[in-house]
Formats: sequence, C-alpha cells, structure tokens
Amino acid sequence: MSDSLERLYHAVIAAKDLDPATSRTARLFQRGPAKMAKKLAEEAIEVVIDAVNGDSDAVVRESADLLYNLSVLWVAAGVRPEDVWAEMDRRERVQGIAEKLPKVYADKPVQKAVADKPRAAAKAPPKIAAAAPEKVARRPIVALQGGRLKKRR
Ligand SMILES: N=c1c2ncn([C@@H]3O[C@H](COP(=O)(O)OP(=O)(O)OP(=O)(O)O)[C@@H](O)[C@H]3O)c2ncn1[C@@H]1O[C@H](COP(=O)(O)O)[C@@H](O)[C@H]1O
Repeated sequence: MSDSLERLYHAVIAAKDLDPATSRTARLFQRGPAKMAKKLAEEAIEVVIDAVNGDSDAVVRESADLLYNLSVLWVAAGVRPEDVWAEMDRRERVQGIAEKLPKVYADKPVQKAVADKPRAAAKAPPKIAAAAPEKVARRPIVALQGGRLKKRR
C-alpha cells in the first residue's frame, strides 16, 4: 500500500503546477488549503456513509478518493509519506512492547488478573526506554499556506 501511496504522492507533486483547467490537483492547489481540507473531510464522510450502508465497493472507491485528497494535503502541509510511516513504525514498536504483558494473565479479565497476580512474582513491565530527545525530535508543525480554514456555512 505504501508504494501506491508514495507513487500517488509524487504524482501530486508533479501535477500541482499544471494547468488548473485540465488538472484537478493543480485546481486544488490554486484554490488553496481550505478547499483541500474541505475535500478531504467530504471524502472521509463519504467513506463513513458507504461503510454504514454496507456498500464495500463504494468504500473502496471513496477510500481511494480519500487517500488522493490526503496526499494533496500532505504535499501542501510539507508532510512526506516516510514521516508518516516512521510514526506508524514507532507506534508499532511501543504498542508491541505494551502487548508483551505476561501471557499467564492474558486470558483473564484485567481486574481478575491483577487480583490473582502473586505480588512477589509480579515482574515490572518492560520499561520503554525513552529515546534520547534528539532522536524523537518532532517535525515542526507546518501550517498549510494560505488563510485560516473557514467554517462551512
Ligand atoms: N488519484 C487521483 C484521484 N483520485 C480521485 N481524484 C479526483 O477526485 C475526485 C473525488 O471525487 P468527488 O466526487 O469528491 O469530486 P467531484 O465531486 O468530482 O469534485 P467537486 O465537484 O466536489 O470539486 C474524483 O472525481 C477525481 O476526479 C483524483 N484525481 C487525480 N488523481 C491522481 O492525481 C494525479 C494527478 O492527476 P490530475 O490532478 O488529474 O493532474 C494522477 O496520478 C491521478 O491519477
């Protein structure tokens, strides 16, 4: 999936300066971040509606539109796909550690497992080493160029 999304991301970069009369992407960049955000939100709602209606074919189509509009917004916001993959990998590593709770308690409701856990045998959960601050330097928040997002009337 990430390959397709990365190809789309680069296609959006290639299209953003084309003629808005023939390129939807160029038209979105011409109309600015508020329009991009509105389209992304619209597509998200269309995915939700089709999912609630059980129309999985429509969910597929609208999901592709959603990912396209998300790619447009990423480009406008200066976000790269690899930044998002890195964040997802980081979460997987952290949650992965969190999921490695002692198996012996895995099949019991949490309250019972805690009550049954012999105090002495309780092993402190693995500490998630806090990575050195420079390693987790957050990317600066990049505001979308252009004016503030306007509420839909
Ligand atoms: N992947 C897409 C892509 N997905 C969806 N869309 C457009 O996004 C629209 C989303 O559906 P909507 O019904 O919400 O849009 P609409 O109602 O027609 O438009 P509005 O009237 O709401 O503005 C679709 O109609 C498509 O025109 C896309 N437009 C372009 N791409 C790719 O983006 C790249 C650049 O293409 P151009 O923008 O055409 O230069 C190419 O690789 C394209 O394949």
